[in-house]
Amino acid sequence: MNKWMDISQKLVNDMVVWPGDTPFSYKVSWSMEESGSVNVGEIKMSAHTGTHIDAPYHFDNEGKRVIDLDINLYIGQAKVIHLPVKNSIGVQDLQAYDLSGVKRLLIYTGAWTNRTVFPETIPHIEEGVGAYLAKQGVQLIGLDLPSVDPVDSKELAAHHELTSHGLHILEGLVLDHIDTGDYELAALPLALAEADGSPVRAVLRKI
Ligand SMILES: N[C@@H](CC(=O)c1ccccc1NC=O)C(=O)O
Ligand SMILES: [Zn+2]
Ligand SMILES: [Zn+2]
Repeated sequence: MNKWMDISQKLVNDMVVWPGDTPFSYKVSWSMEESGSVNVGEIKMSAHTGTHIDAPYHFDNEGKRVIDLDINLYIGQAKVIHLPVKNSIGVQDLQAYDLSGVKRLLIYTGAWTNRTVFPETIPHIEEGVGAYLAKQGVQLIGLDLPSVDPVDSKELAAHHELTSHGLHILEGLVLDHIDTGDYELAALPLALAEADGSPVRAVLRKI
């Protein structure tokens, strides 16, 4: 049996987050000495820290919250493809791959190598990709980037287009050590009732 491999960013104090967003912090808020029995930790973070999923409510006030998302999409067979050194990812790039029967697609871009700084530019998902992937049966798209849109985008066109075609978004993966191929994925969001996103522990196992 192949081993599970971690494809998650480590959550550590002062890690890189979206510019202006809540910094990640973990601290022991009630120590062993204070409580007499246990250390109790407190975590403060944005829902879009590190490796995480987006709920449609992130970019649509009427959109689904994390708890409304189908957990079945975040566990199961996934294909990893490599699309390095691109300014953007379009239908043409994806046409090079046989995606028939692929429900979960993870894309390695390698564009965010130095994770100690937030990237100035990233490859974004082009218009038309949502429709194309949905036609192939893809329901989850994951990338090694902090967003599927350009970092300065306010319209979030790719987020909207992917969602309108039933695609679920997984961001901030670490895929540097992952070859192209077919895997089992598990990247479950927390059972957050109201949230617009959720951190996940994303793992892959070669089939
Ligand atoms: N769309 C990005 C996050 C994002 O856009 C963002 C996250 C935190 C604070 C501000 C953000 N965007 C502001 O324009 C994401 O899905 O993670
Ligand atoms: Zn996000
Ligand atoms: Zn996003």
